[in-house]
Amino acid sequence: MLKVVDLEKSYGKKKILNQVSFLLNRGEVVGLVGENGAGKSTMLNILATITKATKGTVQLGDYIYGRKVEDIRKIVGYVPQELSLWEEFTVEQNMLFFSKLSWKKRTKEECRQLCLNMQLEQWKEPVKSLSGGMKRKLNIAISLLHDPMLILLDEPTVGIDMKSKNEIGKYLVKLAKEQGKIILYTSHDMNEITTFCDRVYAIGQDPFYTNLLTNNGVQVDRL
Ligand SMILES: Nc1ncnc2c1ncn2[C@@H]1O[C@H](COP(=O)(O)OP(=O)(O)OP(=O)(O)O)[C@@H](O)[C@H]1O
Repeated sequence: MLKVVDLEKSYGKKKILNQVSFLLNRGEVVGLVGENGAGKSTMLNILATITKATKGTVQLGDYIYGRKVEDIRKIVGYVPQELSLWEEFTVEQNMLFFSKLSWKKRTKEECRQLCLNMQLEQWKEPVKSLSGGMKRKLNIAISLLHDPMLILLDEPTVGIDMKSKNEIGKYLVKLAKEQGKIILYTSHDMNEITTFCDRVYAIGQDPFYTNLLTNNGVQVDRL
């Protein structure tokens, strides 16, 4: 369970998040939507322990944010908007490099299996030769190396074709349903959000997203 209570974040005098509270349960895929600059990445960065909240509390399982950050990082996976890959290295070399940085030890076969689970089969190919969709899949596979409980993805499907989008979306649902992961992800593609998310949080004052998704039968709560 991820419990966020009365979270606030300001940059200088500018308040980005104001008294945000919500609860995510294991096995859920939840969307986070809102216009550019609404605070989606800020929210994910706080949950990923990259940015500190100005006020409020966050609890993930038995861990309270703000105390031992290393304990939280062991159970949180974060996929940033930008690809963080070694372009000159092969898929295999990227997976093995990042697995060495992880606290959880993985065999080469397990690393490969994580890629295959994502329908990423180009194990021996350099990243620079992969399509955008394959790179996105590798970025996600790397975030799963330490088997996190909470997976945060910042626009994981931006700029990729519908087939890869569909494969990634289906895989996220499978991870949540079969392994009890908590998945929170942002996207500007409302079709994708409607297809893969159990429910959605809309951030910001503008009711545009709330109205659009509610009209499509999606459960939306405003933050
Ligand atoms: N380090 C920072 N210092 C000052 N302001 C910041 C900082 N990071 C973000 N902001 C501001 O906070 C607001 C929210 O930004 P954020 O990136 O969280 O929005 P977003 O909803 O993710 O937008 P997008 O859809 O464009 O990715 C923006 O006005 C942004 O300029």
